Amino acid sequence: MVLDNLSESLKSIMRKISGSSFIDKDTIKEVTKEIQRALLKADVNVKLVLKLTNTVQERALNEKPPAGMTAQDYIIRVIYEELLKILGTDSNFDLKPQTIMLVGLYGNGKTTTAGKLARLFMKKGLSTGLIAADVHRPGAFEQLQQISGDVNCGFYGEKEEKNALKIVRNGIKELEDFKIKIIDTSGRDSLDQELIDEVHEIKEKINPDTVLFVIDATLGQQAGPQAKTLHDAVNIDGVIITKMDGTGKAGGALSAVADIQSPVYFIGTGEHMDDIQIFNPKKFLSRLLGMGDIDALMEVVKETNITEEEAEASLDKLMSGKFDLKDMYDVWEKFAKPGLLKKFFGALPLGKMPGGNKLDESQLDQADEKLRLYRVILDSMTFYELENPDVLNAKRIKRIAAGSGQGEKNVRQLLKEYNAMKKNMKSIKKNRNFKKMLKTQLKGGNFSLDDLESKML
Ligand SMILES: Nc1nc2c(ncn2[C@@H]2O[C@H](COP(=O)(O)OP(=O)(O)OP(=O)(O)O)[C@@H](O)[C@H]2O)c(=O)[nH]1
Repeated sequence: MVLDNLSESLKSIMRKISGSSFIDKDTIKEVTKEIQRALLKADVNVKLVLKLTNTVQERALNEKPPAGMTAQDYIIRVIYEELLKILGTDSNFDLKPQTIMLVGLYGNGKTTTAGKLARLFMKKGLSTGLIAADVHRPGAFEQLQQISGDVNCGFYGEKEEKNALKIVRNGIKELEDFKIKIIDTSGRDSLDQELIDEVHEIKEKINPDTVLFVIDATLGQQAGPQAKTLHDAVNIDGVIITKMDGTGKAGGALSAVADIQSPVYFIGTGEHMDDIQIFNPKKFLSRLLGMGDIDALMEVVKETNITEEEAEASLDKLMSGKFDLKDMYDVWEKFAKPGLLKKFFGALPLGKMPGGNKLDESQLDQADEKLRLYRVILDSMTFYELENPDVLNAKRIKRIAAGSGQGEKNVRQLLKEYNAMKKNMKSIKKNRNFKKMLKTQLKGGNFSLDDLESKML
């Protein structure tokens, strides 16, 4: 996991807060000290750390928790909100056909990242071709050619050619049928004028849709000024931070880059072609704090401050069965603890799953394995398919099965369970006591799933 140590420290701070019977000034002082230590150890800039912890302290001492929320939960929410601010703006990379140019320094991981991006885009149904425009480093051509073979994507290069611009022009033409073209440019040993001129020239003459700066997390806080220099010179569209797995300085790199207002779109988390993640600050932070899907939790927390009727309406929406594959996965992920999933399904007044097959013990016991498998399949679907499962025809199912490496049978099984779940959520709606229990749970402002579990015992 990326930022392991920081994650462990923050999780234990969260546990300490939720475990304390009351929150006084000393507790808050102690907690903010521990947050400072954890962030500084992850190489986050001192000024940023002090600003964050002073704000947490000031808010925790002066703000009142909203009705129905405990002081402990509120402090956790404040820490989450303030940490989110140093992770940058929430910006999703637009997964659409485009030409992407990767720029960066020697050895920061551009070539490897080109291959990782190709695999990621192809899993989303976007055919991808790589263009070898690194004309300086011996072996760069072969390395990219090898990588494109590994990920089975398109490739263009001219081994003997020394004019990068010419290769890029020919490559764009040669790969015109590919939805995404990725240009791997020459690395440099510093952000020197030569690199800036070359990038300027390719930008001007080729006009790629997106320029991404690939930077190594081991640079720590130094990643910020480097990204800023290049951003000022060639106006990069975003950043990819590589080697987040291999360093304790990832926190410094992440927060420093976030500070220059250039979005971090992806992070590299290992040497293999699958070791890349689309970077989303909220999800990244939720995982770091071990809080599951904080987004959905925050949504529910917000709803408890609404009137009875509005709370009723939001429950109805949840149970109306009007949800898509993304929503279904979020629900599954929340109940991913096998024990809880067993109790959750066991307690629901489901009886029979529509179509006559009841959820039996063994199925639930394999819940974890099933979730892992389903995540791989869902990751191979385009956003459009996730939001519109009805478009999934035989051709799309075949592509998803191939992209995820899972058989078509598993893809069809996932869809069958999705449809069964939609029907079930509708049947729950008619069941008053389940709805009452869930509503009390929400109103109580206490959203630890264990509570839900205890109610289901
Ligand atoms: N642990 C880890 N290693 C990585 C990651 N990304 C790249 N690497 C490794 O870093 C080294 C350099 O990667 P390259 O892709 O060759 O770097 P480059 O930026 O293309 O280098 P130049 O072409 O010289 O500019 C290789 O050994 C990669 O396997 C990552 O996310 N994690």
